Amino acid sequence: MPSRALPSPSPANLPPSTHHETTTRISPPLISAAVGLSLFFTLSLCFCKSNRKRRSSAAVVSSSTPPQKPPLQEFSYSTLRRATASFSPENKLGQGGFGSVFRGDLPRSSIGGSVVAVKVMDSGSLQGEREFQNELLFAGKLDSPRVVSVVGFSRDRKRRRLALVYEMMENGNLQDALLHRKAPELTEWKRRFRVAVDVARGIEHLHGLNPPVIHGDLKPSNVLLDRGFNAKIADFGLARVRSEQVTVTVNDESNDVESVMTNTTESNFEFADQSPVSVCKVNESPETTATSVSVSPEMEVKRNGKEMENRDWWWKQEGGGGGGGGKVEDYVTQWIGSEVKKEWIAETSEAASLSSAKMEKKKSSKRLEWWLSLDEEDKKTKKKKNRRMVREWWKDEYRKKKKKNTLESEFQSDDVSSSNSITSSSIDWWLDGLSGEQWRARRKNSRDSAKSCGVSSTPSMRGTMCYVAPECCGANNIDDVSEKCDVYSYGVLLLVLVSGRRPLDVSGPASEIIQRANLMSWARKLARGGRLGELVDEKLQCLDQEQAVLCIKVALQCLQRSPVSRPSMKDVLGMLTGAMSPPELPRELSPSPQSQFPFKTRRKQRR
Ligand SMILES: Nc1ncnc2c1ncn2[C@@H]1O[C@H](COP(=O)(O)OP(=O)(O)OP(=O)(O)O)[C@@H](O)[C@H]1O
Repeated sequence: MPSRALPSPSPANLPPSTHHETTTRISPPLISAAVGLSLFFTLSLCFCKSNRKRRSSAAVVSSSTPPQKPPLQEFSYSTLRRATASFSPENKLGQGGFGSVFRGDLPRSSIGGSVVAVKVMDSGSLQGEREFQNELLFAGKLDSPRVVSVVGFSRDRKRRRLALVYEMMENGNLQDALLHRKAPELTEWKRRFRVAVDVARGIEHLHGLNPPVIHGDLKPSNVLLDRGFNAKIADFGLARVRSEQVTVTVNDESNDVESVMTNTTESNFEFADQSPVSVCKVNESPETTATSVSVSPEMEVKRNGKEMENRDWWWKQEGGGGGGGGKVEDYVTQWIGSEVKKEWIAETSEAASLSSAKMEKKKSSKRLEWWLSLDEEDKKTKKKKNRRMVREWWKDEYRKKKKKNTLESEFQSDDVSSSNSITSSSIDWWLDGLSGEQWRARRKNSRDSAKSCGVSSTPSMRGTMCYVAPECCGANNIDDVSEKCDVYSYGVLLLVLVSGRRPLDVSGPASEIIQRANLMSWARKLARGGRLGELVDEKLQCLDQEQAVLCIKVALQCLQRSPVSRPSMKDVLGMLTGAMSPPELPRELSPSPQSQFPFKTRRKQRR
C-alpha cells in the first residue's frame, strides 16, 4: 500500500485564524530561544578561542621575555615625610653607613601598598650619593623574590635630598635577628637552614644574570627577613656587573693554576646616566677579545705587577705563610682591639705562661735528677730498659713543641699585621666583624672615606671586613672582583649562621677565647681535627647535625684562598639542596693522617 504522505500544513489549508494563532502562540518563544542559544554558543565559542589565543601568546611572551618589573614610582619628598611622621625616631628601623631607614605608611593610592621602608641619604655625602645611585640602578632592575625590591625613590636635586623606598621587611636584618638574638625563631635549625638556602638562591640569581651581577657586600646586616623569615638580599650600593669573563683550568694533580682564558668584554649594562634615575641598558652584541695567559697562583695575587700591600695582611690571615714576629697575646690585643680587655689578656696569658714554664722546669729537673742518680752500670742497663721511657718523653716534647708552633704560626698567619703597620682604620674595619654599629658610627664620621678597608677613599674598595674576600679587599684592580668574592662572603655568612657567632667573637669560656676568636680559623682547626660538630651553635633546637656539618663543609669550600678553588654559587646551592653530592673538605683541611713520628714505625717493626 502506497504510504500516504501527510499533508503538509500549508497556510492555505489552515483557516486564517488558526494560522495566525499558531504563529503568535509558538514562534516568539521558539525564535527567541533559538536566537538566544545560538548567540550564547557563538559568544562562548569566540570567548574560548580568544582566551586560548591569549593564553598561548602569553606563554610565548613569558618564555621569551622575563616579566617586566613595574616602573619605579617617584615620590615627592613631602609624601615620604608625611608617611614617616617627619622621619620621627619612633619610626626609625635602622642606620646604615650613609643614611637612616624609616618605617613609612604610604597613602593607599600609592604603589607598593601602605607600609614601606624609606632610606634617606644623609645629605652632603658624595660617597653616599654614589651608593644610592648604584643601589637605585641595580635594585630598580633586579626582580627576584630573593632580592628586596625597591618600590620607588624621591629626589630633590637642588637640596641634594635622596630617598629610596623599599618593600617592608618586618623581621629586620639577619645581624640583629641572629647575633643580637632579636628573633628567637632563629634558634630553630630549619629556619636557619632556610635562610642559608634563600641567600644562596639570591646570590645564584644575581650571578646567573647576563652579565652577572656581583653584590660585593654580602653580610648578615644586608640580609633582610620578611614576616615569614624568608631571607632577601639588600643593599646594592657596592654591586657591580662583571666586565670580564675569566675561565681558569686547575690541574687536579698539582693543584696549580694551569691557564687562564680572559675574555675582556664590555659590560652589557650601560650606565647611560649617573643621575638617580639612571637607565640600565643591555648591549646586544658585546665586543669580545680573547687573550690566553698562563699564571701561577703567585701571579694571581700580584697581577699586573701590582704588589697588593693592603692585602698582605689578609693573605697572611688566610694562611699564606706570612711571617713576622708577635706573640699570641700581642696579636689578640691588636686584632680584637678595644673589645678585649687588655689587662685580662696580659694577666691570663702571663699567668698561663708562668705556670706552664714552672711545670716544665720541675719536670725537666726531676728527669735530670733521675738520670744523674744512676751510676754507670745502672745507666747501661737502665738505659736500655728505659730507652722507651726517654723516647716517650722526647716524643711528648716534640708533640708539644709542634703544637705550640702551629698554634703560634696560625695566630701569626691570622694576624692582620704583625708589624706596626696596622692602622687605626684597619682596626676599625676589623671591628665591623665584632659589631656593625661601631664601624657604622666611625664610618659616619668619615663618610667620604672608603666604604670598606678604611684605607683609601677609592670607590673600588669594597666589602666589609671579615666578609670581604682576600682578592677583593683593596682591589684597585677590578679584574680581581668576580663572583667568587660573593662566594667567599657567603662562606663567612654560612659559618655565622651555623655557629651563631660573629666572624670575630671574644665571647665564651675564657680558656677558649683565643681558639675561637676567629671563626674561620676555628672552623679550619676543627676540620683538621675532624671535630666540625663543635662549631654548631649550642642553642639550636631541632638540629639536623648532618645538615649543619654539610653547611660547614660548604662554607670551608667557599673560604678557600684561591678564588678558582671556590665553588660557583650554583654548585653551593646544589650542595645545600642535595641536587649535588655533598662536598669534600678542601685537601689541606682534611683531618690529618696518623702521626709520621719515626719511633712509631720502629716500634711497630720491633713488635
Ligand atoms: N626594607 C627594609 N625593611 C626593614 N628594615 C630595613 C629595610 N631596609 C633596611 N632596613 C633596616 O635598616 C638598617 C640599615 O640599612 P642600610 O641598608 O641603610 O644599612 P646597612 O646595610 O645595615 O649598612 P651599610 O649600608 O653601612 O652596609 C638595616 O640593617 C635594617 O635593619
